[in-house]
Amino acid sequence: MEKICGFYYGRLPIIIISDLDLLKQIQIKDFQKFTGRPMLIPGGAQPVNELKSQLTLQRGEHWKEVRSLLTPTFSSSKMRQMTPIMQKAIGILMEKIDEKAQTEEDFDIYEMYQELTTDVIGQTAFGIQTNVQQNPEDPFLTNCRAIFNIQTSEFLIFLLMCFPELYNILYPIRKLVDVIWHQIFSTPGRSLIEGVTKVIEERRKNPALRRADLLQMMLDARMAREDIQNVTAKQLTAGEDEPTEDVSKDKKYGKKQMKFVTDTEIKANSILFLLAGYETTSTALGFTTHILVNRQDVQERIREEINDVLGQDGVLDYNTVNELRYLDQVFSESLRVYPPVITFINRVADEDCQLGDFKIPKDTAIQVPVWQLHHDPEIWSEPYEFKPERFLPENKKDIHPMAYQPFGSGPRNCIGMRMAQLEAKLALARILRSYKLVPSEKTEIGEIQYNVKFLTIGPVHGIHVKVVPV
Ligand code: HEM
Repeated sequence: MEKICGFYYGRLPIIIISDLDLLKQIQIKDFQKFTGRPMLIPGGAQPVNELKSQLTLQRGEHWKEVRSLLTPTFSSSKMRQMTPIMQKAIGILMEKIDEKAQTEEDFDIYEMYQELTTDVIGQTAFGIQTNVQQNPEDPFLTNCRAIFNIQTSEFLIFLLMCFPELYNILYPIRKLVDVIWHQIFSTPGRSLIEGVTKVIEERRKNPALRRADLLQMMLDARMAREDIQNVTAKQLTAGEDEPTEDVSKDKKYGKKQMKFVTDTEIKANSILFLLAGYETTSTALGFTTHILVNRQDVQERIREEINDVLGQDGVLDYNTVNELRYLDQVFSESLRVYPPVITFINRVADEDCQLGDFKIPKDTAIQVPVWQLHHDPEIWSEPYEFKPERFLPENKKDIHPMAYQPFGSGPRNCIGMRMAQLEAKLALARILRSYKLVPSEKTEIGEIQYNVKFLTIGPVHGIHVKVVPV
């Protein structure tokens, strides 16, 4: 199989690379030469000023600065502090599942997962007491829908892709069209930004309103400018095994010049966490549930493990969920078979560079073909078979780190990885401790039909199950 090929997206050259050594060079060893992500929609999807400060749109030193400030927000200790918010939201999910158990009816658990992850992001990143799970009219949900349904002039985007030299003329026109459009029809993100602005002001005025959530951690984040320069690639990388040093702890900074996350950056990144964290986590939960409903033996083993670790009365919390090794293997394997994010692992060359035998010109986009890597028979035996034992410690050590990338790789990997893993495993463990997930007439047996969205994949028909108390 060819390990490198390319195509033009409009006028943007994109190279797809599946050679693991070259990927290691791009994503890890020489990551400073590939700090940006390609702008697939010229000028960005949302040319509204506040949203331009999102982490994903930054490159070079500025990206490093913001990423250095934000990475500790997702450290293990911060996730431990945030667990009660997740637990409460999962409690509501459990109440809804209880109702379905009583009526013995089939239901789409994927929809429930989407509401759960929306509540978790609303409460952690925006600091708003959302209740999307119980109230379909919750204003947070209405505003989220608006932001997911952003309309842009497709014709202008098409022209911009084909004639980048006309950017200076076409981009202001596109912005004007967007502004007028949004003035007349809707203001996506506006209400969300206003909501988070209010919470920020209230928390600054009244310290008693502080909470252990992503918003507070962004408000508290600070680092000396000179310390940011010394942040290593490892510290920037969100990882399971290497806890990032908590650089925002109460430290004595003396007269050092300090960097903070600005209010504009906080608001933009709250929106980004919503876009990046809601659909991805619910899709991962959905695909894992599809596998579980098809594999009663796997469910049974997880249940046995939960009972071994917790006994009759043990509490499922941050510590105990991390002791569930088999559940972790199942979730990891599910992300291999169905990686939810398939088109977002990408970089841009910041300068001309040499990749093996290839000269890569500055501004060339690189795409990591995660679906192909995860299903390459040269890397995985029987790649379409679900085998959690691939992630047993004695087997995991032999997996090439670049061959498994559900959360990307290197210093620009998924910053929310720990949060997603914790939320998903807590939800799955709580469900399986109380219920058997069994197929209904609508459950897809074996293969599941999925469709490809802009950045993610998702189940076409939802995930239909019935639940039976254990
Ligand atoms: C199962 C759930 C999730 C999956 C599969 C996932 C996957 C990914 C992937 C593949 C990337 C690109 C990494 C790369 O280019 O190397 C990414 C980036 C990112 N993710 Fe996630 N993600 C998930 C959940 C979350 C959550 C919960 C959040 C935040 C609350 C989040 C925030 C981000 C951000 C901000 C980036 C961009 C990082 C940067 O550009 O520096 N993700 N994610």
